[in-house]
Amino acid sequence: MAAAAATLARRITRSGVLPLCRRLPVWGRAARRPPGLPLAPCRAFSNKKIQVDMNESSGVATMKFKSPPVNSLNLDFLTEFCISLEKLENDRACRGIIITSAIPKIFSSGLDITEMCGKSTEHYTEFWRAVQEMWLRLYSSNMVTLAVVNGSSPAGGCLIALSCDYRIMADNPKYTIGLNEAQLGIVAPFWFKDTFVNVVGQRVAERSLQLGSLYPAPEALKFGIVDELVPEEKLQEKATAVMAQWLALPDHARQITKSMMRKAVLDLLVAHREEDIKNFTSFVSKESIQKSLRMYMEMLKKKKS
Ligand SMILES: CCCCCCC/C=C/C(=O)SCCNC(=O)CCNC(=O)[C@H](O)C(C)(C)COP(=O)(O)OP(=O)(O)OC[C@H]1O[C@@H](n2cnc3c(N)ncnc32)[C@H](O)[C@@H]1OP(=O)(O)O
Repeated sequence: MAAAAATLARRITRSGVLPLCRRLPVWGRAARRPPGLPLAPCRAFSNKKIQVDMNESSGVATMKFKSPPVNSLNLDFLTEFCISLEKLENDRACRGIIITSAIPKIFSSGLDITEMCGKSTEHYTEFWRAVQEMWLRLYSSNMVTLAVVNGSSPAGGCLIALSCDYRIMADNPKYTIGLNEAQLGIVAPFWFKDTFVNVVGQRVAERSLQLGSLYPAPEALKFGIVDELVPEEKLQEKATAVMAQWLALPDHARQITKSMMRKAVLDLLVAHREEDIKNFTSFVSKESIQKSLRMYMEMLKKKKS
């Protein structure tokens, strides 16, 4: 895993996000199986923190986060995420992925705050590069990406959902979603903001980011953060139906359209990647920011008692 991560990091350092030529539009990749052959069995690969099941007959993979207690996005998680995504992107049988959680009530608690507390500049650099990498790969994916938000999804968790093509959320007002960075005394980076604006528009994004709002599922639907609410027990069925609808179209038209809609935002981070890392490391190293993060972690722990 460490070697794979290092290779990945080296490749990205040299060339930015994966070249578009490697992600050429393909017409109905999963439909290439010769007719009459029996359906291929499901394939699965599982690492420590993410379980991936690939259904070869539908061309849809399901990626399930399983990193207790709250699927926080630490370096190992992010590395696994990128490697899994790369494997699927390179798998010609895979046309779509469903991203969801195996942890009850939590989709993802966002970036692991302990990765941003009391660490070295080298560590912050490595961590932030991995966060960027996760977003670059997911946001630029050629596959249909569907987030099935089956629990709370603050900050980095929300970013994962926002980076997908479509979001279904469990219809439970106890589950919240949003970019709440301001509540932690930190600022969502420009590419979090741009991703958010591309989903909900300038006004909702501006207000939500300034207030660090976390929205219960019904409000998240109202503001367009998610596309649909579905009773929790129907999420799987709905996800299958939505995915089938998206995959009914030829891949190439959808992929070129997606790339056209997202390119400017992706290019901006690729062009300013090192500067963004420097901003992050100097920001997060400030004693005032460290203090805010420590206080936030203490608040989370106190909430329990
Ligand atoms: C220029 C750049 C500036 C920097 C930009 C950085 C952008 C940042 C993006 C982020 O994602 S920051 C992270 C934001 N995340 C949150 O605010 C979520 C905080 N967590 C919660 O609200 C809740 O934990 C929950 C997810 C709603 C779950 O609640 P629940 O009651 O089920 O569990 P808890 O008892 O609260 O948590 C269990 C356990 O997990 C720890 N924990 C929770 N979230 C995180 C996290 N994000 N990172 C690290 N650890 C986390 C929590 O402290 C508990 O630990 P223990 O007490 O059991 O040790």
